[in-house]
Amino acid sequence: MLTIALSKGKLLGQTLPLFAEAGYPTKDLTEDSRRLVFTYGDRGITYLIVRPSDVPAYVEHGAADIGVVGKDVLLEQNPDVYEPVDLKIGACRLSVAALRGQESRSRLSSKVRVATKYPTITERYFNQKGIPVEIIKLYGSIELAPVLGLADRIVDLVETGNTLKAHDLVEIDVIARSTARLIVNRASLKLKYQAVMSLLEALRRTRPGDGKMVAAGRGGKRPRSAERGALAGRDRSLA
Ligand SMILES: Nc1ncnc2c1ncn2[C@@H]1O[C@H](COP(=O)(O)OP(=O)(O)OP(=O)(O)O)[C@@H](O)[C@H]1O
Ligand SMILES: O=P(O)(O)OC[C@H]1O[C@H](OP(=O)(O)OP(=O)(O)O)[C@H](O)[C@@H]1O
Repeated sequence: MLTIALSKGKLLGQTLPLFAEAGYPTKDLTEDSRRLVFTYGDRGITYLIVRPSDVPAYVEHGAADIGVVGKDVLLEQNPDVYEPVDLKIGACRLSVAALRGQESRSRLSSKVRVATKYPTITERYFNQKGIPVEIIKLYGSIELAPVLGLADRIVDLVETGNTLKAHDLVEIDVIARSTARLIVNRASLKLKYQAVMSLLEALRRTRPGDGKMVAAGRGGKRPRSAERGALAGRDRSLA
């Protein structure tokens, strides 16, 4: 049985058609269902519907073999998992923004107050620029913070830019670009090799041009040689 943690919310509606196209069951699994576990016993598949930011924990700790999660979340959490497929859905960027007219740093006191859901990425970004920063961790509606004077800057996801525009905010810099990724538990790759590889290959066929098996977390720790060898024939990027 393969257990797959899917991100609920924005990504779920784009993930389900990909799995269906790859030949995996999705019957009765809809975005508005209140059920959190969907088991297709005859196909050996169980889906868990979890918060996007919880997907890496499920996969890293083996509660799920596989997960679907945004690169933004992986960059923030740096989990110790494989990240073999870019699903190319949920495209957005992680950007720094400020109120229009307040883009210049000379208007700010020495420490920049930044509201974000991404404290680790944000701290690293400002540290690398040598700018003292105070992080204000929020869990949503980040664009409100500068409007209310809670922060000088935000670091948040931007897709169309409509949310920024609606709050008179302007994008100052792009920190990273994000799409949804398939992640794989390290032990599951060995113990459920055939089932994992069948899913990866089926999803890759729906995403022409993709196919890197890279370690997502822990500073890019490389797979052990046995895992590398097992995958190298199919995935040269690992060799
Ligand atoms: N506006 C957007 N356009 C495209 N993709 C987005 C957008 N906002 C978020 N995403 C992608 O979808 C993922 C899930 O976003 P969503 O807004 O559904 O959940 P969330 O509220 O961020 O999750 P959590 O409850 O864990 O904080 C993000 O991590 C990102 O990869
Ligand atoms: O550039 P846009 O197309 O306007 O999209 C960007 C918005 O989408 C996400 O918010 P979400 O809807 O996930 O709400 P949240 O504030 O709860 O994170 C993100 O945090 C931005 O607010």
